[in-house]
Amino acid sequence: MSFKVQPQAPAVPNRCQLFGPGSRPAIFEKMAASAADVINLDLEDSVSPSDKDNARKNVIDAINDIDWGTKTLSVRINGLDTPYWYRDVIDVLENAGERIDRFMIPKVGCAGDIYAVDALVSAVEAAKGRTKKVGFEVIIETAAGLAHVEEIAAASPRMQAMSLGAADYAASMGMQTTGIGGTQENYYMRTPDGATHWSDPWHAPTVAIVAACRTHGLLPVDGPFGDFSDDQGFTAQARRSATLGMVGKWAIHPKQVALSNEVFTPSEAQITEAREILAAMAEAEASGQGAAVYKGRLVDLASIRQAEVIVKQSEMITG
Ligand SMILES: CC(C)(COP(=O)(O)OP(=O)(O)OC[C@H]1O[C@@H](n2cnc3c(N)ncnc32)[C@H](O)[C@@H]1OP(=O)(O)O)[C@@H](O)C(=O)NCCC(=O)NCCSC(=O)C[C@H](O)C(=O)O
Ligand SMILES: [Mg+2]
Repeated sequence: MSFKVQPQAPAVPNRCQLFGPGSRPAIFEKMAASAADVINLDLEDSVSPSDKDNARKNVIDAINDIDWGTKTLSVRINGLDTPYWYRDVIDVLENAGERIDRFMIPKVGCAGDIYAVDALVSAVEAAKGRTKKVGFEVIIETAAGLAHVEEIAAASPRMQAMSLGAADYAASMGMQTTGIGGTQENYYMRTPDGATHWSDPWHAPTVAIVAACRTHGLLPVDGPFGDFSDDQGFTAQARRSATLGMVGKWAIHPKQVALSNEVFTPSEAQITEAREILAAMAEAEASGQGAAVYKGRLVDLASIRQAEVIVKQSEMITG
């Protein structure tokens, strides 16, 4: 371990982030009643330019009037290359109560983007005497975002989470696909015996995001899976993300919430195995050993840290 100890990510459940357009207030109560840990009210790409002002008003009313329970409540503002974002920040912070937990900043390209939003948010919070500091979550969904992912993760103490936005990422990288997440039909290997083996085009940004987040104590989150008729595809993508260290995934339709919660909640079998490994290592350590055999395989001090990840995840979710 480095002399610099790895910081802990915020200890809040983040297994599923359910999105809804700010221009569609009829679904807000349904979002509040869902099993998602995080709600993202969107002012950005699911809202047409002519509807931006109305959507902002809807979102402010929803923050003030709806009972969001214990959910993390986040508002996705517009990108910094638009004329909308500053008004998103100012109107929400001047008119919505303290229930809002986070702003989500899309298409972040460098630490300076976070600095700019932080400066504006800090000024409005001070002017309005707001006592709760709003946190930030960002979307890595451009070539620049990926190139600067680590400086973005370190950009502000407000930073809490980082998501991969597969659609804009694909567009920015010039990827030859219109799919949003999941298997892409032309991204495959041919094995020597002529079989086709699909690879994961989202692997590289996923690992980069997880590394940046773990280095700076943020929550790494997998973004949208566009084909909401494909439950198995969603689950496969979510399992790959969970295996690589992400803590949750977006839902762009309510039917994806249960799928995401299931993948990102450690199963009984995983928890039992983790506890058994901890017990085996406690026994080994008591007899002066640093390694042991568990079900025919090596476990050592690193296995304790791996098992603790699963036990802590489950304890955080069950409270
Ligand atoms: C995708 C949708 C437009 C589908 O809406 P709809 O046609 O109404 O779906 P259904 O008829 O199947 O709805 C069934 C019931 O569920 C309710 N509903 C629908 N959507 C939601 C929701 N988001 N939250 C809660 N409840 C919802 C319907 O009202 C129906 O209820 P009932 O009649 O009582 O049975 C729609 O789901 C939608 O708008 N989704 C969110 C889109 C969004 O926010 N997109 C932005 C995030 S993704 C993105 O931006 C890309 C990213 O940045 C990147 O670059 O990768
Ligand atoms: Mg996007």
